[in-house]
Amino acid sequence: MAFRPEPAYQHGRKAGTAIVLCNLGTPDAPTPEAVRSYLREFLGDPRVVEIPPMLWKPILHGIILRTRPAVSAKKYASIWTPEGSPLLTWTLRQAELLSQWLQERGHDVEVRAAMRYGKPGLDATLDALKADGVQRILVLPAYPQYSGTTTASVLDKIFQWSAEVRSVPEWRFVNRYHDHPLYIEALARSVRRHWEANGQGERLVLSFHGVPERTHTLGDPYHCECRKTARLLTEALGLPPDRVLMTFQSRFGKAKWLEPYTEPSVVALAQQGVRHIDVMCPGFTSDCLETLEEINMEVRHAFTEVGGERYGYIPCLNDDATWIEALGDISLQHLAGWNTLKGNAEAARGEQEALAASAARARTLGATQ
Ligand SMILES: C=CC1=C(C)c2cc3[nH]c(cc4nc(cc5[nH]c(cc1n2)c(C)c5CCC(=O)O)C(CCC(=O)O)=C4C)c(C)c3C=C
Ligand SMILES: [Fe+2]
Ligand SMILES: [Fe+2]
Repeated sequence: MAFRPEPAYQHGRKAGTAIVLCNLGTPDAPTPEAVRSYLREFLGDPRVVEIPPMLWKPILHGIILRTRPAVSAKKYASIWTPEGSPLLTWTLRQAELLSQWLQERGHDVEVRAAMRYGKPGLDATLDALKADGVQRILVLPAYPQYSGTTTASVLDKIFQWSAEVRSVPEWRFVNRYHDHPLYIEALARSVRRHWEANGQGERLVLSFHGVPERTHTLGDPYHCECRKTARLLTEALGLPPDRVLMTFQSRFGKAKWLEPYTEPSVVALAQQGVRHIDVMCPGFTSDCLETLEEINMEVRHAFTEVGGERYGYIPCLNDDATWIEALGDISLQHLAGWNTLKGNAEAARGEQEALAASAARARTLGATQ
């Protein structure tokens, strides 16, 4: 095997540090062709669909890639903005804000947004960082809850890229932050903001992306991490547990996925006489097709069809200031020891102080965790 060509080792060159904020990915355009190419890469990943390739490939190429792109493209068209796909726009913005947050605190770290499927791809992003002399990379997936289907797939890609490189960067990985106090605080603040502006619903529905139930039985911690996020958020809001409903959305295919499913649960609430609900998707850190179309259009419609009157959609964290602070804090925790502070004399001490301050802040927010 040939290794990728790379710049020769340069004596004395400072080891640059970078963060790669990696999200799932999205098509280049809301057209059947672009969606087909995106779905081919996404659904061809054995982490995402765990059916043996001999069985899955004919179904994917013979049926799904012939029918689904046209249907999904229409849905994408309904949420597309002049800037493009919301998922990409928000992830790019988050990377920019995280970069500013770190710069303001004196940390010399490049921040790049990348996508696991589609563009800007991880391979191209890592090649560019390497060409810039970056030798230490923190990989920060945009998924608070770990799942083999998402988080591990980002890691696979990093390992595949590394396998073709001669001088492999030093890696650090954030596997999860489902219980990070600032992430929970950002969610709680955004719920309270919504209640202040629109009134409080009778129930708060927390809808997470689903995964096949089988993955839970086989050891994927995703379900448990969603439960913990939901519990901590319920506690942070001071809500009695019976006012909150945790559900799973976006089921794909015919297998049993994690239950309860979002849409039938919301329909059942309306049928029981609940007239006003608020719905939030805490597992999605950027608004995207699955939140803007499925939750804010399809599920809203299903609720109001059967007598529901008020359906409050609470947006994802997107560019929320507390969320950016959470990303900053998570980054600093994982960068510790890499000494990213500008100016060398005080760097190690400064880094320790920054960490101590962020730990103290986290403690005051999440004393019960
Ligand atoms: C077997 C299929 C799928 C699994 C498992 C799965 C897990 C999973 N996905 C997300 C986050 C997102 N998924 C998004 C879109 C999307 N997801 C699937 C299938 C599975 N997801 C498909 C086929 C699609 C594409 C749209 C469609 O055709 O229905 C998105 C939105 C992307 C966008 O462009 O806006 C996100 C985000 C998580 C977190 C997850 C497991 C925990
Ligand atoms: Fe998905
Ligand atoms: Fe569980």
